Amino acid sequence: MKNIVLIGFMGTGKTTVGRLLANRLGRPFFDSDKKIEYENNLSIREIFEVYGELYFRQQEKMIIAKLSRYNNAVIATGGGVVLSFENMNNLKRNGVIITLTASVETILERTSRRNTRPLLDDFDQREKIVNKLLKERAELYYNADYSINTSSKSLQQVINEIMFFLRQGGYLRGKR
Ligand SMILES: Nc1ncnc2c1ncn2[C@@H]1O[C@H](COP(=O)(O)OP(=O)(O)O)[C@@H](O)[C@H]1O
Ligand SMILES: O=C(O)C1=C[C@@H](OP(=O)(O)O)[C@@H](O)[C@H](O)C1
Ligand SMILES: [Mg+2]
Repeated sequence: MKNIVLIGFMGTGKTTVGRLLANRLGRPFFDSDKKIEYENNLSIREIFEVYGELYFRQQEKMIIAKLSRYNNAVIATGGGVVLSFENMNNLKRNGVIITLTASVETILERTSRRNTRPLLDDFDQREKIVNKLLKERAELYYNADYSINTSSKSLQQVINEIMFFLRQGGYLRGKR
């Protein structure tokens, strides 16, 4: 069975939704950021600080290539995964790609809960940075089989919508 892959901007809910969806489906769950942290024995923040973003992107590429060889898994990616064609080609080969989106307001609210995202460190400039990155990436997030706007939707609603899409598309082979 194909992997279910969540892509989308920071704060759209990939990590949280991915874990819940995997539980619901009884499938293994992988978060590429968590894998990178585990393999480097450093947090994402530390990796950015010590080695820089380029190194992080290289690590991300390696992990995505590995995860793409799995079957039947739910995979949550980091928001920048779309910046590499190689990543997207790997993920698409054996995965159904679902984009989560959210309004700028929602993104700012959700990403301010925990300060784990080095790209959004400059508190006074956060809105500007989010808008700039969204502009650069918006088109790349269209590269998916399905897309859900998660603003003002509960986690349960998002999961239900994904389940509906997966059933309709025959991605679950009749399983709940
Ligand atoms: N639909 C939602 N409704 C309310 N809160 C949400 C929703 N989706 C995600 N969140 C919350 O937003 C924050 C960021 O979610 P996260 O899963 O880390 O996003 P991502 O992995 O896409 O950056 C978390 O605190 C999470 O609980
Ligand atoms: O958008 C990005 O470039 C990033 C998103 C983060 O993941 P989330 O989208 O899960 O926050 C994480 O991979 C890193 O901080 C870079
Ligand atoms: Mg995440």
